[in-house]
Amino acid sequence: MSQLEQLIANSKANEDISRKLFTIETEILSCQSSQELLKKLLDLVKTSFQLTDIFLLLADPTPISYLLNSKTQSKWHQQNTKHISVKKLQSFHHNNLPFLTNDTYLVSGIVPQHLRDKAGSIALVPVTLEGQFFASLLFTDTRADRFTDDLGTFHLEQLGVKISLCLSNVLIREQLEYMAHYDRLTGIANRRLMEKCIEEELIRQRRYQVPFSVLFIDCNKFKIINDTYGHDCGDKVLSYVATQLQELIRENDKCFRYAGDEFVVVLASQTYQEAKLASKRLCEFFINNPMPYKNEKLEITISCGAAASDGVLTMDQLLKKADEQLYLHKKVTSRS
Ligand SMILES: Nc1nc2c(ncn2[C@@H]2O[C@H](COP(=O)(O)OP(=O)(O)OP(=O)(O)O)[C@@H](O)[C@H]2O)c(=O)[nH]1
Repeated sequence: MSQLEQLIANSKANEDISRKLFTIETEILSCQSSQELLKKLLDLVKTSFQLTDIFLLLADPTPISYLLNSKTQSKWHQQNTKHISVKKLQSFHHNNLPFLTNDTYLVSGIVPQHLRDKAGSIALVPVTLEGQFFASLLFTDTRADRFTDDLGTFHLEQLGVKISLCLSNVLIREQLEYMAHYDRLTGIANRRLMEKCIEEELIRQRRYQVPFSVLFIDCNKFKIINDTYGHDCGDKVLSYVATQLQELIRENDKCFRYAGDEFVVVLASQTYQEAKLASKRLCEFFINNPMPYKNEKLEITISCGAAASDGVLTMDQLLKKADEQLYLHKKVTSRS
């Protein structure tokens, strides 16, 4: 091939890659969620560039780990992503550049075995979010001469930048959504989502006569914990209570942070008697399981009031009823 023919061939190959990148960018720009974007991205890149495998190595922790944590439980995430310490992953990207090698032993600490077994060469493309390292997109090919360390990385860098921009867009939206509906300290849903949930339960009950109940929960003498051990410890207690409540309730039930040290649990399909039993179970759990704190075990107790919806009470009336029960419970427990 003459030099000119070689130049023309190179230019055609570049144009072909640019076109593919443009198509990928256009497709992922329309995605409404980060989950949808990542799924689509991996599928498109794999087929467009005929890769043997594609995988996402997520740096951990990152400033947006809290946003992804609930999603990374999904089956898709388990099959297509892996969390790697941010330091370890970033060490492959000097100056934030892609890393290419056909010595797959070099990546044995981060690339899953089943991918390494088939790979002759691999490429790692860094993805950043607002300047912060977030993940590495992993490409593999059975051929050892596909991704070699002497290859130019311009197109891979471009791909990384395009992904970063598209991902930033959806993540900003998801961050706003998260802030509007979730409590940053405990990670559980806030009062706004609680109202939405109770409204939905009320509609279901009125239409299909399905019962439901609510529990109003308050930490006992929480102010003393703050005053004795400090606000940071108080925050830990609130996170502990929220996490335990979530673990203790059934899959269909939902837990919300109502305000300060108050929580509400919505018990789907449960009658008053069942709600009372649930309330007893929750209170007993905290009595029997003090929170480990430094070298101590902090005694944490909760008071709980239950109320069942009869389809007639409004949400405010239902919550008020549960709050009154809580008040009665608190009076009894503070005496004993
Ligand atoms: N650490 C921490 N404290 C909070 C937070 N939100 C509210 N509080 C504190 O929670 C305390 C609640 O006090 P109270 O309503 O008197 O509750 P209590 O001390 O548990 O009293 P009883 O309910 O009567 O047992 C207040 O001191 C608030 O400042 C928070 O996010 N973190």
